Amino acid sequence: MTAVYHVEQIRTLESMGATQVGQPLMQLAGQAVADWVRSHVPTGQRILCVAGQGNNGGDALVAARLLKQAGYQIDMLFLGQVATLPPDAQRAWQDWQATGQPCLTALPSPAPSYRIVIDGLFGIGLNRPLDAGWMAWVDQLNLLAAPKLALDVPSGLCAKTGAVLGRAVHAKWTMTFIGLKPGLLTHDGPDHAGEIIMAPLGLDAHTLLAPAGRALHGADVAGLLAPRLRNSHKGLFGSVGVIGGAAGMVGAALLAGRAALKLGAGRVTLGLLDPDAPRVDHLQPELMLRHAEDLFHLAHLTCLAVGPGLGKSADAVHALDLALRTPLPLVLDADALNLIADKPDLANQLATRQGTTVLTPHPAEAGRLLGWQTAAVQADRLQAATALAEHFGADLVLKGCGSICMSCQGEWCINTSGNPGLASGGQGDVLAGVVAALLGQGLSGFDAVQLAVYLHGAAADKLVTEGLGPVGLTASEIIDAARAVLRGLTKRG
Ligand SMILES: NC(=O)C1=CN([C@@H]2O[C@H](COP(=O)(O)OP(=O)(O)OC[C@H]3O[C@@H](n4cnc5c(N)ncnc54)[C@H](OP(=O)(O)O)[C@@H]3O)[C@@H](O)[C@H]2O)[C@@H](O)CC1
Ligand SMILES: Nc1ncnc2c1ncn2[C@@H]1O[C@H](COP(=O)(O)OP(=O)(O)O)[C@@H](O)[C@H]1O
Ligand SMILES: [K+]
Repeated sequence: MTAVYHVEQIRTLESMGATQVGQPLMQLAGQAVADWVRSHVPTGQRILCVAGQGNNGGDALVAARLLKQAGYQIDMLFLGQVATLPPDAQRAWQDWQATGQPCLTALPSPAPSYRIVIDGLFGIGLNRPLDAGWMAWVDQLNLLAAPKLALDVPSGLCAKTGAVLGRAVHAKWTMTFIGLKPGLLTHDGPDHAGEIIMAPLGLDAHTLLAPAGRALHGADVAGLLAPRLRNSHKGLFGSVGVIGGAAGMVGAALLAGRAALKLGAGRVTLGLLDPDAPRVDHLQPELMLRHAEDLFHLAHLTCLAVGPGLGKSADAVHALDLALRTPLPLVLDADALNLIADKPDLANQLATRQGTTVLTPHPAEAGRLLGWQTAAVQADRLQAATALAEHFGADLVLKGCGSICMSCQGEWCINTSGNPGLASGGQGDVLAGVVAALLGQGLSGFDAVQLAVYLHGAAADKLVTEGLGPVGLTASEIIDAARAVLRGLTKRG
């Protein structure tokens, strides 16, 4: 379990920790940076250290001094005002001055060939969008060919939300202090942070403060599904129904159904809305294809996924209404969510239903459900996911880069698997089918959503590692890869 802390909690930890470790944390931060650089960059190389006007800049100043002492050529670009530096950073500036080395206020022209750039412009103190002047600095840094090591957070990235506030440094690595921040993991965070290196600064944050959330890794979901007994039968693994597949969108329901089947559901029946829908899936003849209404007459169903290719017809509304009235665990995706956003009576039914419900909105669907613009959802994904869970009392995933899994109780984690290979039509249908398969196998809503989201992303990562995609990865390919990843995550019997 990798803990994630809100920025305010990091501030609390900072004040608790200063007494615990008995040294200024900035010294430890600078030391951690210098140690990392020394183990990755040969001594004597030229390094650019950039410091801004807060304690993030102080970290860079400490690191610069230690690296200078260790024999590196350091260009120290200081973009703060000495008079207004916070006390620890002020001390770091004085210590740098004592080395007799200059502080640059502009990049040398032409820019030297640096081995690495250390970015200490802004950290968790960034509190508003960068103005044109600061954006120009970030642009200049990004234009340098050298890889960037961001301190704590890539400058310009909001540590809370992962939104770029005007412009942000594209780091190859981010050394983050004390604990992970949500913004490193979701939205624009992963693209800007690169590889994350944790520097706890001698603090055992966990023992000081309960984290707000977690980063979701394979280890967190390994073993959620128990190994199957030899004396098993299909009735033990759920009978999943998928409702959707209106005219022109039958494929969406097929994808969800195939995913449910290959991720272990005992039986899968599709309830298709298209009156001319095929009666058999020739690629996956194990699937049972029926009309949507028929599903409500099947006594054996243990779980329903509603939405893939559902459309918004009167028949779709009727089917959704019936589904919400069943006590079955439900997965609601795509147009099921859009209909709920449109129709207050359906929304009310959802908010008051007793059974397990898992919502799988992408940001636009989440925005419709909340009455927010999509951009507002993306501007604070964690807040949007929290608001959805509170409003509907459902477990959910807010999809996209760094998908947020949120329980109906407000427990959350941010997924670390996945890549842009998933940004293509049909991938959400597959995810809905995987969630349904796992609900059918008896997992709780929140466990099912975490395992499904992790598997879905890890399947895409597996394919990319094997040389497929990310451009052109198809949802169909993800299904088989997810099955293979699940095998590795299931407890051995
Ligand atoms: N917490 C910890 O445990 C530890 C923290 N440490 C380090 O401290 C960092 C946090 O330091 P910090 O609070 O001084 O904030 P930081 O990110 O340097 O920048 C704030 C400065 O920028 C300014 N400013 C803000 N937005 C702006 C904008 N858009 N455009 C222009 N200016 C803007 C803001 O000024 P304002 O104008 O808001 O008064 C302020 O001057 C943290 O990330 C980590 O690196 C480590 O030393 C050890 C452990
Ligand atoms: N850049 C990305 N990184 C990680 N996961 C992604 C990315 N883009 C899309 N995904 C995932 O792919 C799926 C796409 O779902 P959705 O947008 O509903 O697709 P569709 O409606 O076409 O089936 C979601 O699970 C989402 O989290
Ligand atoms: K930074």
